[in-house]
Amino acid sequence: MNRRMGTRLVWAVLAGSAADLAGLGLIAAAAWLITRAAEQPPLAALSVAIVATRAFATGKGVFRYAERLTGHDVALRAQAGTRERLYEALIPPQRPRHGGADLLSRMVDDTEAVQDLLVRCLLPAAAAAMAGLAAVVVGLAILPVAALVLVAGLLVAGVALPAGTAAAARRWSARIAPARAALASRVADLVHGSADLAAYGADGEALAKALTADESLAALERRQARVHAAALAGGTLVQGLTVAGVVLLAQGAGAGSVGTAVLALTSLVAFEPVLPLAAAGERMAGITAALRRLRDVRSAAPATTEPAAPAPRPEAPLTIEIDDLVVRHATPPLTDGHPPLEPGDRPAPDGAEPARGGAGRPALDGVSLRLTPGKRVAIVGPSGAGKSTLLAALMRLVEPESGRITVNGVGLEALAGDDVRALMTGLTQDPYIFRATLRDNLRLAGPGADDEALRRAVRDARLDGWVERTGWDAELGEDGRTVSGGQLQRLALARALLFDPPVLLLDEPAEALDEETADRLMADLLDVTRDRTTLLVTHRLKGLELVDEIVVLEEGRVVQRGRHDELVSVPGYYRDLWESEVLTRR
Ligand SMILES: Nc1ncnc2c1ncn2[C@@H]1O[C@H](COP(=O)(O)OP(=O)(O)OP(=O)(O)O)[C@@H](O)[C@H]1O
Repeated sequence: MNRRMGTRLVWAVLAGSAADLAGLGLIAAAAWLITRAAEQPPLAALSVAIVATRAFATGKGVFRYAERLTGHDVALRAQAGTRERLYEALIPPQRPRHGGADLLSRMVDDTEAVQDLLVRCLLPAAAAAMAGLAAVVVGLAILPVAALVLVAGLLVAGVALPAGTAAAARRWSARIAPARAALASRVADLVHGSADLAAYGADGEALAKALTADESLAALERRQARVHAAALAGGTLVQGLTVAGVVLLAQGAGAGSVGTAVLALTSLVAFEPVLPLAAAGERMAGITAALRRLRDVRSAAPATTEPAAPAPRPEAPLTIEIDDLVVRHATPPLTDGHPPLEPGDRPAPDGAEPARGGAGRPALDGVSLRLTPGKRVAIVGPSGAGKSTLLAALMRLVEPESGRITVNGVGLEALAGDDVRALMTGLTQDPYIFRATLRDNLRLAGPGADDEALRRAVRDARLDGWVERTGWDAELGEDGRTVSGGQLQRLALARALLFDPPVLLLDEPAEALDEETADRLMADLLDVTRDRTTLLVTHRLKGLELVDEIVVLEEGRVVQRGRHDELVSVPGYYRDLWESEVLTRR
């Protein structure tokens, strides 16, 4: 927290305390006024109390307003700062420890905990302490022994009770947070996977699982509510006992009707800001768990280390040298922070990393490759061979264990990650279409691109016909659900072409398309990438006679390399794949 935030916080505490003190003063002055007035003194003897009552009444409202204003201002700023730091922590490519709904719940719910920490816990606690102290001072002035009883009552209600509720709630909160995350995941599955669930008739089961998750969350929350109600009742009981004790002591010590009334009402009011602390203690348990989860996201180690003083970005034309590259993934891929899908399953305990195996064989094991300006290289190989890992290493999303990648002789590790991705990027395996207009979806890759550049990109991606029909300002649904698979890939290709990196990386552009669409896309793609430095990962071999080199990867190693004609003339993975492709086309 910076100094300005600290100052704002102090103002909020002062305003809150002043409001509570004004409330206390109001009751003390009013009690004195009423009891003294009953003795029918001359009016002049009451005038100070009358003015004080009015001043305290007005002051209370004004200070409360100021407290709400400054308190919420500081809390919202703190929350915004936390979100900002969380975004910043997510920007460098990370090992995927959290994703999807789980991350969303951390972004939204957990950052709200920061707001609650200030508004519901710290500020009320500080103001309650000030008001309690003032009430004790009043008590000491009238009857010290009554003040001692008040201190004891306030400590029980303001310290012991909140500590108890915090401990009780911590137990529930450790179960409620994962239950909430589990429900969020189930709901996200229902919403995003509705088409697949309906297609396989699994919607009923998925709905039942979501309802079970909902019920277990509701059950936990009901139990927490019972703790809450018991804590509130306990606080009120302590308040009543303390006031009764103070009155008895005052009467026993002969404090007089005015003194007794002032003592009784001051004690009663001193509890007003203290009683909500039991609920605050309870909330505190949830807040500490949320803050721990946020710290967990922020402390996730980035997958690569940025150089302290990055080398200048090399200028195109670029020659890329990959030399004996070994990449081992540190953590096996995590899907979505989902709990297991079996019935009766349990989400992982709060913050715990599900165990999913250890670092096994390297994903890339001694790969070498030279990409000169204008050269097109295709990477083929079975699933899991390391093709996407190679692209990830080129984009500096993973750190090599050994070996090196250089760009015009400069090691990738010496360059800023953003610079590397400005030089080498393109079509990812799973391109994302945003819920925005077609134009804005393209402009992501070129915010300053003029209409001519946009038109050129869609023309090169052979998407101009569709764009003309749809219109530049057509809203595309989230994740491109309003476009076909082929259109989605072409849109992503147009985006990559608009960005126009010196080295174009294309990860399985024709994946998941029907044969005809895939063939057309590959043909267009090979046409548009002519004379562009391109690395193309593909499972389809048709058209690869046009590329300069084909590298066959298997289990992270280069097992074959050469041109199409050379590779089909020798036995091996490539020829087998080619023959099966030719057979299926017949
Ligand atoms: N983030 C990750 N964490 C841990 N292991 C990973 C990660 N990404 C990939 N792997 C593993 O590394 C190996 C190579 O994966 P990669 O995705 O590079 O293969 P691929 O050839 O692109 O496969 P596909 O054709 O199915 O996309 C696989 O064994 C895979 O399980």
